[in-house]
Parts: sequence; C-alpha cells; structure tokens
Amino acid sequence: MSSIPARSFENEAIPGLEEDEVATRVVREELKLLATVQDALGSGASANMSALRGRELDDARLLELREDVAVAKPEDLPALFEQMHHLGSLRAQRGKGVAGSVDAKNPYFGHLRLEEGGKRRDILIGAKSYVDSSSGIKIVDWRQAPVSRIYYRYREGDDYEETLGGRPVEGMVLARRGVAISDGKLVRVSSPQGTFVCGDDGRWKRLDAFSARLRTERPAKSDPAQADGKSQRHAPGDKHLPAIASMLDAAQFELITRPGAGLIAIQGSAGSGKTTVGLHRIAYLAFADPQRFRADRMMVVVPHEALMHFVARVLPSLGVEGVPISTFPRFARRLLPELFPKLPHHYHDDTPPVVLRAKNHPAMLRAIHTYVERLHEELDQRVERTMEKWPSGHNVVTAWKATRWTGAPASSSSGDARGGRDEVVPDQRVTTFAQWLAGKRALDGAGNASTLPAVTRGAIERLGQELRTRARAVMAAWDEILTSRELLTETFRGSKDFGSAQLDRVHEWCVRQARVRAEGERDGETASIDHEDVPILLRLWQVMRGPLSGPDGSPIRMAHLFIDEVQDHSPLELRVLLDLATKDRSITLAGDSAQRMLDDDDTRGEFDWKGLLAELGMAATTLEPLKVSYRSTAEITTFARGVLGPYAHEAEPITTRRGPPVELFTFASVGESVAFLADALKQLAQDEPYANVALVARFPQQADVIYEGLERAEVPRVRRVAKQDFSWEPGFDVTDVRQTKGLEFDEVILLETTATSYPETSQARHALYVGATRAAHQLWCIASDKPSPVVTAALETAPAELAVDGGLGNSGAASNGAG
Ligand SMILES: Nc1ncnc2c1ncn2[C@@H]1O[C@H](COP(=O)(O)OP(=O)(O)OP(=O)(O)O)[C@@H](O)[C@H]1O
Repeated sequence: MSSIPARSFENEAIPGLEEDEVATRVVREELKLLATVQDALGSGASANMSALRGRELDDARLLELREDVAVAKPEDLPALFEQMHHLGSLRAQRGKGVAGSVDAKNPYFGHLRLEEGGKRRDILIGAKSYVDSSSGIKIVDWRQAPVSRIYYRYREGDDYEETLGGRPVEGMVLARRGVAISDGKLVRVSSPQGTFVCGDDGRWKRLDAFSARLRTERPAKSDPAQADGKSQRHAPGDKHLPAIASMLDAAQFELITRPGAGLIAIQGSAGSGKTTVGLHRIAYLAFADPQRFRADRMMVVVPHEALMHFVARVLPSLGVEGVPISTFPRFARRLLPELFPKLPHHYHDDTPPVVLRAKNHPAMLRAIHTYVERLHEELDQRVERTMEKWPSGHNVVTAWKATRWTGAPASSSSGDARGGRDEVVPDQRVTTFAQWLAGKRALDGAGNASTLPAVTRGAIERLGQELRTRARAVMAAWDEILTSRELLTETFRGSKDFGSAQLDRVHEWCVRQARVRAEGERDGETASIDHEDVPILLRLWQVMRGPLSGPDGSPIRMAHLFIDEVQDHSPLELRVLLDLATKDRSITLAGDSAQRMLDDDDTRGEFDWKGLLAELGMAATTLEPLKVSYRSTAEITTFARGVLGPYAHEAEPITTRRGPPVELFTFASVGESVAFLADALKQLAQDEPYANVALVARFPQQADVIYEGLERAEVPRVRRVAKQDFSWEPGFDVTDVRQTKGLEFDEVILLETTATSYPETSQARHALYVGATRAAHQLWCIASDKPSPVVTAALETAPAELAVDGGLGNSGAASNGAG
C-alpha cells in the first residue's frame, strides 16, 4: 500500500502528545492511514454499485457461455472454456473490492508494514477482507488470510519467512500496531513504542507501560511483608494448593481444632482459606485421634476433577497419606455396579435442561421421602389385613410395629420416615419378619412360625415375599417417582419453576427413558440413565435398604467427611453424602453463597446456608465467616466485591497485599482482542517462563474462538481446557468459568466481559465473581464489544486498605497441632 496518498496530518500536532515526538509520529501515521481507508471505502460505496452491476453482467455472460458450451463443436470448446475461466476470475476480483461487507466504522484493527525484496507494503488486519487496488488498500480477514499469520506470529523488527499462496516469501516487519477504531474514530494505538489512547475530549495520552503488561508476582527482598513468605505462597512453578500450617490465622485455627463430632459449616468469601482449613482440619483430626480418624475412613468431596488434583498435595505434605479425594459422581459411580447390577452403564449427554433441573431440585428429596413413607404405610396395612385372618395374628402385628423401617429413628414415636435426623440403619421390619418366618428369630407373642398350619404359613410366606420385594425395590420406586404424572405434579406443586408444560416435558423424557430401559433398546436408542439419576437412586437405597456399601460389599461408614464448595452440590447429593458418616456425624462443610453458579434460565435464587441445613434436617455449628482474602490482592478483592453488587458478603474482606490495578481493555472485534492477547502472552512467556495464566470466558464457545486465534498466533504453550484437564504446567489455559471453581492462578484474563455476556443479573455477577477471584496477583478484563456495566461499575471503587499484619491473629501454633 505504498501508494496511499498522503493526507494533511503531516504537520499537525496531536492534542495531548505535543511533547512526545515518538507518540506523535506513530499516531499521525495511523490517523493518516485511517483517513485514506475511509476515503476509499466512501468512494467505494459508489464503486460498489458499479461492482455489483458488473457482477450481474458477468453472471449473465457466464450463463450464456455455459449454454454455448452445451451446443459447441469440440474444436470451439477450448476457447469457450478460456473465456469462462477469465470471466470467473474477473468476477471473483470484483467481489473482493465490495466495500459493503466491511464495517466502515471499524474497518480493521491491526496494521503491518512489511519490507519484502526492497519494497514496502502496508497490510491491514480486520474482520472482513477488502482489496482496492486503485487506492492500494488491502484489508485481510484475521481468521483466513495467510498473510494475517505474519501479524500474529511476528513482532516489529522480526525477519520472517513464510509460504503464502504456495510461494515462499521473506522479509522484515517494519511496523506492527494494534489499533482501536470506534465509530469511525481512531481511539487507541498499541505499538512497541507505547500504547496511546484518545479520550472523549479528543486528547491523546500515553498509557502507563506497566498496566498493559502481564507480570507474575515476585517477592521483593526489601519488602518485609513479602520477605516473610506471606505473599509468596507457592514455590515457583508449583501450581497446587500448598500446606500452610505455619501461617494459619486465629479464626482458621479455631475452626481446624474444633472437636471431631458434629457438623461444622465454614463460610467465607473467595480465597479466604475455606478449602485450606477443611484439609488442615483433617490433618488435625488424624493427629489428635489416629485410631478413630484413619485415613481410609475419611473422605474429601470436591465439585470437580480439577479441584481433586489441585488439593491433592496438601494432606500428604501434612503427613496424612491415603485420604480419598473424590467428586460426587466419581464416588457414586463406583458403587452403582454392586448396588444396581441391572442399571444401564450409559449416561445421556443430551438430557434436556428442564429434566436436569427437576432431578436436581430439592423437591426431589422430599418426593423420595414421601414416596417411601407411603409405601411403608401401605405395607403396614397389608400386614395388618393378612394378620386379621389368623387368631393370634395381632401379636405379629404388635411385634412388627415394635421394629422400625429403614432410617426411622428408633427413639421417635412419630416414626420420621424422612430419615433426616438419624443415622441410616438397615431395614428392620422386613428383615425381622423374614427371620421369624425362617425360624431364626422369635417375635414377642407371635409364637413359632414353623408350627403354624401349612395354609397360614403359606399365606404368611407369600406376604413375607411381597414385603421383601416391595420394600427393597429401589429401581421400581425410582421409576414410579419420575414416570407418574400425578406424583410429579405433587412433587413440584407450588414451585414457580415447574408449570404444567415443564412437567409434561420431564414426564415425557422419563417415560421414554424407562421404556428404552425396559426394552433394552428402542428405535436405535440405547438404554441409558441421566447423571442426575445417580443421587436419586442412592438416596432411595439409603432410605429403603440402609447404608450404602462399597465395591467390596461392606457398608460405608465415614469417620470424617469434608465436603468443599457445598453451594455447588444438590441437596440430594449432600443428603447421600451426610448419611455416609458414622453416628456422631463428624463432617466439615465449606462453601460460599456468592460462588453459586446457575445458568441464566435457572431461577433457583441465592444459596442459603440455613435453608440448606433445614432442608437436610441437620443442625450445624456455623462459626463467623472467614474474612481475610488471602488469595487475591486488594485490587482484585475490591473489584470482585464490586462485581457482586447487591449480592456482596456482609463483611468487607480484609486484604493483605497490593498488586497491579485491575484493567479493562476494550476492542472493536474479537480478532483485535486476540492480537492484543497474543502479544501480551508471548511477552510474558518470554519474561516469566513459569507463568500460568487462565484465560476465562463465561461460555465454552467463546473460549473456543479465542483459543483458535491464539493458536494461529503461535502463542507458546496455549491449551484449551474444556474438561477440567488442567495440566498445572506453565502456560496459558483457555477455559470457561465453570472449569475453574476453587482453583487459583497468578494471572487471570477474563474474556469477553461484554454487556451481553455479563448482564446485570445475579447469575452473571456470580459467574464473574468466581472468575475474578481465581486471580492471585493480576486481573485483566477483555471485551470485544460494549463492556459489561457490572465490570465498569466495579472498576470505579478504589482498593481497600491493607490489614495491619498483626491484626489477622496469625497463629504459628497450628503447625504443631496439625502435625
Ligand atoms: N492464613 C493464611 N496465610 C496465607 N495464605 C493463606 C492462608 N490461608 C489460606 N491461604 C492461601 O489463600 C489461598 C486461597 O485458599 P483456599 O483455596 O483454601 O480458599 P477458599 O476460601 O477455599 O477459596 P474459594 O472460595 O475460591 O474456593 C491459597 O493459596 C492458600 O494457600
């Protein structure tokens, strides 16, 4: 594009940059270039009309030629084909110059000046291609044009060698700049000479170089707060949660050393050490009572696989080896083959969201208990009716009633079949009755079953069989609860989320699945279950048959359970887990209501600890929430609190260290943001080989687009993490926010923090909060469209003051206690 005509910016001063010669030169060049492009696009608009007209004529002529070919003599064919070929290329060329496809208000975002074989040419990178040979303008599509590779892969001053259009080219990158054009106006230029931005008042300024760079945290030797190790939480390169017994504060220590029995609920904002405390508590208990709290009789449950790996090193570092760490699905699926040998092994991956929500809903927990309560009542009546026919039958009824159904508290005369407040016990009524029938057990006043007349005995045996079958038929109960339209209506009565239409959809899905299961296969569909069926089946098992047993067949009884990120487990899953604990219920729950992640159409509302515990029928000791935000800097913590807005925690978190400001970078297109990110990441990879940055989008599809762009730009060690498969290696993990729950990274870049991705809804605020608080040291927000008002508002608050060091009540004593 060396032939671009010069414009009048030549000797003009750039307001705000009068004293900055380099900045003036760079900005002037870009203003001039934009003016030239806009000129060409403007005149291109009329040229477009003639181009379009030209294309129409070409099309008509091509049709004529095709008809000629059909009737032509063989010797005329080569000439006709040549004409067709020529017209075809002319037509394609006209198409490229059509300015209508390029957004004149934002035609490009990158500018390359190349020198090849002594010749200079300018190439612009944009979202759509546009070539206008008359004015020398070439805009190439960032995703496709081979030349855009040079833009993404090389820096200013680099020599390059590439194969473009099948021919080798080599040259040098004379200039490589990112530009932001908003509404036809140049508003930012990023170049190796600096980043220059134009304010609303038309004045330009040079941006602080520090804020536009990523950097990892390094303790400064001269800074005593850092030299004592408080802020250098990890060894360089170690990306796992560390054991920090010597650094625990007073509130954390108090939680860790609570007596073993009973349920403790740890609350606190993101990064306040909830996971750390739960794990150190396990180590403390194992040290305090090794007999009772054996490693294999404790379990840690986290919401996803990545967190399993992230926390795996803490307990071994504290000298406790062998405590299983699992997720609910992983743990539960190991039990299924033993408990339900006939259950299909396949899981649906296309379950409709409304079905998932219904199966996960707290109402399902109540539905199970109501169902089982009614079943038991019905069986009681059945026993009474059969026994009426036999003179001393009432004695059997009395003896029968003196025992209890599964899960019903022995001491409670109300016979609470919800099984809420007592340990799950094996079913007694059916077992006792069967033992009496077999002559293995006496029932007070019922006599010896073996001496009964054969007819009576036969009737009672049939009854015993029926009781046994019905009372233990977990899969039948599961089917009935989900496939009876009446029961579904009853279960969700009063729930605003499930109207008749939604319940019809749930019903239809469940009935179809039950049919396929019954028939093995139907219309090519294989028998499968939903992931959400697993806790329903396990809960039914507990209520109908007693404690769950492991793959070896022995009942599972946990001496201690630590359930992390409680807000992400369904009440059903929690209920199943809580009933794995032994009678004294030594359980630690940790969670944060602000980190509950719901889909946009999920109206379950805010997570509420009290409501949850009431739903589970549990009493818990809830201590003061942890208040110190250890993970993140004051800048990130304040921003994250702002993001929550009306959902922020009551107490403002206390922060312990400062860091770079949270930054928002806005771009006019995704391609432009990718170019900016690629530069920043390449620089970081060069400066800090240990850096591990998470690039976190709200939705997986957004992560895909950015990942592909960064790959094309040859950013080293860039990975797409879609299934929690973090490698914990230095590099750049492009992912979505759900994958990152509970994890931490030195730097986080929140992708597409636009108004569309993060509207002012509670769901979006919580998701943004989770993403932002994954960052320990530096946080950037990137938006390729209008930024989210949640982000811009949160950026307005100045970071909170740091806590005075001693004020945290840091306790060195914990290191002794935790062994
Ligand atoms: N007393 C402490 N002193 C220094 N660092 C601490 C302290 N307690 C926790 N940390 C560090 O703070 C970070 C966050 O801890 P942790 O992951 O346990 O928090 P969390 O509350 O579970 O976070 P989230 O809610 O995001 O899951 C970790 O790096 C941990 O090592």
